This record gives sequence, structure tokens and C-alpha cells, in this order.
Amino acid sequence: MKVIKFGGTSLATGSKVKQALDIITADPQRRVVVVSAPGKRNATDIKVTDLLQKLADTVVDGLNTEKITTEIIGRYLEIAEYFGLDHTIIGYLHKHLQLIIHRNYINSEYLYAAFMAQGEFMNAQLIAKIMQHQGINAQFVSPRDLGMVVEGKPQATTILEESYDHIADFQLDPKEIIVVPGFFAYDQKGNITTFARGGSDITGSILARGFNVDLYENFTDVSSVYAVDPHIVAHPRAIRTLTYREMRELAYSGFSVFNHEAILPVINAGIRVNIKNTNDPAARGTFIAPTKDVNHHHHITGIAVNKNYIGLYLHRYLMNTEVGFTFRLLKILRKYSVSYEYLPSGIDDLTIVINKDQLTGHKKDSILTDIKAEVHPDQLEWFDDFAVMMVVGEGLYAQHDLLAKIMTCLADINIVPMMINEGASRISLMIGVHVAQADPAVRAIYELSTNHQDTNSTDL
Ligand SMILES: Nc1ncnc2c1ncn2[C@@H]1O[C@H](COP(=O)(O)OP(=O)(O)O)[C@@H](O)[C@H]1O
Ligand SMILES: N[C@@H](CC(=O)OP(=O)(O)O)C(=O)O
Repeated sequence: MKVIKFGGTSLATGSKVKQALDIITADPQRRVVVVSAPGKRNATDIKVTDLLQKLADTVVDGLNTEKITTEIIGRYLEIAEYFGLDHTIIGYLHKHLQLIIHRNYINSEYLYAAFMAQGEFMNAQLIAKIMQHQGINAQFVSPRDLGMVVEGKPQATTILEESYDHIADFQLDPKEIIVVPGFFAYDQKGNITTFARGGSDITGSILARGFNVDLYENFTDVSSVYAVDPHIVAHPRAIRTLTYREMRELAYSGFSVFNHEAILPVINAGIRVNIKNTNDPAARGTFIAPTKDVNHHHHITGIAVNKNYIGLYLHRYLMNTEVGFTFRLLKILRKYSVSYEYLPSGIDDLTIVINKDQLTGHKKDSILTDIKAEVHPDQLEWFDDFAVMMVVGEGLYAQHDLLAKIMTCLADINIVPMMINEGASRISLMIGVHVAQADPAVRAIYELSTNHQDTNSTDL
């Protein structure tokens, strides 16, 4: 049996949904289908999840919801009409959305989670109905029916371990396909909470582990995971196989094609993931697996970049001699609910690299004020526009000249890294640069890795 997940881009229109249904019915092993909310139909379009976020804004601001509600329901209507469904299902979805709008929530975070989850809920309901209409034995099944229980932040929820036993106990009719909405689940009190954005991948992984399937197929709009984001390099080389830890590092650092948290459930069960293209289902795609062919271990597998960082630079003489110095700084970050990504340090200097999304409101100023009062630094400043590149590959640690080669190729285009971290992970090398230099730096390292490649290798 296989779990098969379709991303929003694969379900954006009626004709896309038709492609997805053809893929599902082409293989009787594809019995657990996870769906995202309809995604963008073209480059300027808005994802349904983002429309639902706007609907939540409208409700929070006490404004009229009719226009945005009509726009959201219109996305489902377009798909239903493509398949010639009567309007019963659309009437049901409309009523359902009204109930969500008028419900009471613990706070606005729960409200946003509940609203944004509806993209997946309504799509799974609609797709199950379309399948039934096409004579396919399919049923909508909610995360609650499967016993998926979550905890933690309303919009960054995590699965409870007991869920896997519940899913394993679920009585799956051997002749039936189940259609499960991705991205959300219910906590122990029955509140709707969502995984982080892109979290339908996580639902797919959880179900793959719970049902202990042979393969988790993740259908998207590209035929492979590429060595670099195709927005940065046109037609980059395809990666045939990635190890779990390679994918996790690359996904966390910018490869948005697969959610980095989605790796964890499949690691535990050793389940392989196959990233495939809905527009080209015959293409092999990329496999994410526990290990890969050792012959290819010395290569750079991929280069990811995250441009959403900011650095807090601190200089104080004799910092290294003071017991608990860093601890005092981190306590201040904790006070503002801010976590850090990287913390390179020297004897008198350190830089704390933070994801910008966390520095809402006046946090940036307040953190500076508190640090000045607590540790009296000689110099303290924010470095805006900090990008972190991650060069990843199993066995990179054995490539002794890699760092020298990378630094030379960056120097050739006048890029001086702001930070380098090699050694914390045996499979990755982290390089911090200014955001404006990030894309040229990634291209240069990509070229280097292409030239450096063993020509017999098929893995890159
Ligand atoms: N290294 C990479 N390889 C392939 N795709 C990538 C990579 N980095 C970023 N992407 C982007 O990820 C997109 C697929 O992810 P996403 O848009 O979330 O799809 P879905 O709607 O199927 O969940 C691709 O269209 C591509 O633009
Ligand atoms: N719809 C949600 C969850 C998701 O996984 O979507 P997609 O498969 O389109 O990346 C989001 O936009 O975050």
C-alpha cells in the first residue's frame, strides 16, 4: 500500500484534479490520498490558504466577509463544474465556511489556524465527492477519524506519538480509497490546529508511518528535487536519491519542495519518499531514503539558501572568560520568545543569527536595550539582510579541499563570507553572506560542484 500526497499546485484547477485522479487510479496500491488546498493557477494567483488567511483578517477586523468568501468558494465551484457536479457540495462547503466564521475561538491564533485549515478540509470533501461521481470507491476521512492527535502552538502543531497506534488501528476497507485533508489535525481539547506552512507533506508522512506503507509518494509540480532551487539556476541537475538527513538540511535551508518536518515520521519507520511530478507521472522523480550509493558520497548533493535571516553582532573584550555570558544573552531572547538558528563565536565577539519572522513589533529595539543593560557590550548592532547558504552532501567531511575551493570561487566574484561554520554537521557546510550576494554565490558553488563532479556519477 502507498500513501500519495498532492500539493496545492497539483490541485489548483479541474484539469489538474483530473490528472491527480488518473494517477491515483493507475495504481491499486494508492489507497491513502492526502490533499492540500487548491494552490496557484498561475504566477500571480493566490493560494486558497492565503485567501483564508485574508478571510480571518477580515473577521478579526470586524469587516464584511462576503466578497472574500465568494472568492474562496469560487475556487471549489470552478473545480466542481469541471466535473459536472451539481451544486449540492458547493452549498455544503459554503454553509460549513459560515459555521467556521461564526464560531468562537480561544484566541486569534486558534482562529487563524481553524480558518486556514479549511482549504484542505473543503478540498478533501470535494475530491471525495468527485471520485464518487466518477464511480471510484472513495471516502472522505478526517484526521479525527484516524485518531491523529496534536499538541503545541496552534499554527505549528506537533503530532503525539499515540496517533501512530490509532492510525494503525483504523479499519481500512481494502476496496476503498480514503481522501484525507492535509495540514491540520485536532488537539486533545478538540481545537483545530495546523502544522507549519507546507504542512500537508507532514500529514502524508504521519499517515505513511501510521499505516506502515512501503512508499510515500509526494506529487508536486517538478520532476525532481534539483541540486539548487530552479528559481536561482535554470534547469539545474536533478538529484536521483537523497538521504533523509540531506533532505532535512536542504529543506530547512530553502528547498521548499518538501517540508523539513515531514522527514521525521518516515525516518522512524525507514519509509522511502518519492517526490514526483503530477504533470509527468512517468518520470522517476527523486527518492528520499535512509542511505544511498556510497560511490557518490564525496559529492555536493545540493546547495540551499535561506535569505530570511538577521544577525545580532556583539563585541566585548574578555567575553570568553565570563562564565554564563551566552546564557544571559539567550535568556533575553527567551523573554521575547525568540529562538536562534546559529551562534558562531570568538573570544571577544559573537553573532546570533535569527529568523526575521520572529522579530515582530518592537522586539528588535527591546532586545538591544535589554542586552545593553545586562552585559554592557562594547559594540552591539543588528546586521539586516543576512542569508545562509547550506552546502550539503553525505561524506563532504572527507573532501579536504572543499572549503578552499569554495572560498576561491567566491573570492573570484568578490564575495567575502560573513560567517562560515564547518564541522557542526558532518554532511553540511554553512556560509553566511549578504542577501544581495546570495544568488551569485549559490550559482558559483553550483558551477564548482558541477565541474568537480565525477563524470561516471548518475546520482547528481
Ligand atoms: N531544490 C529544489 N528542487 C525542486 N523544487 C524546488 C527546489 N527548491 C525550491 N523548489 C520549489 O518547490 C516548488 C514545489 O513546492 P510547492 O510549491 O510547495 O509545491 P506543492 O504545491 O506541490 O506543495 C517547485 O515548484 C520549486 O519552485
Ligand atoms: N495549504 C497549506 C499546506 C500545504 O502543504 O500546501 P502546499 O501543498 O500547497 O505546499 C499551505 O499553503 O501552507
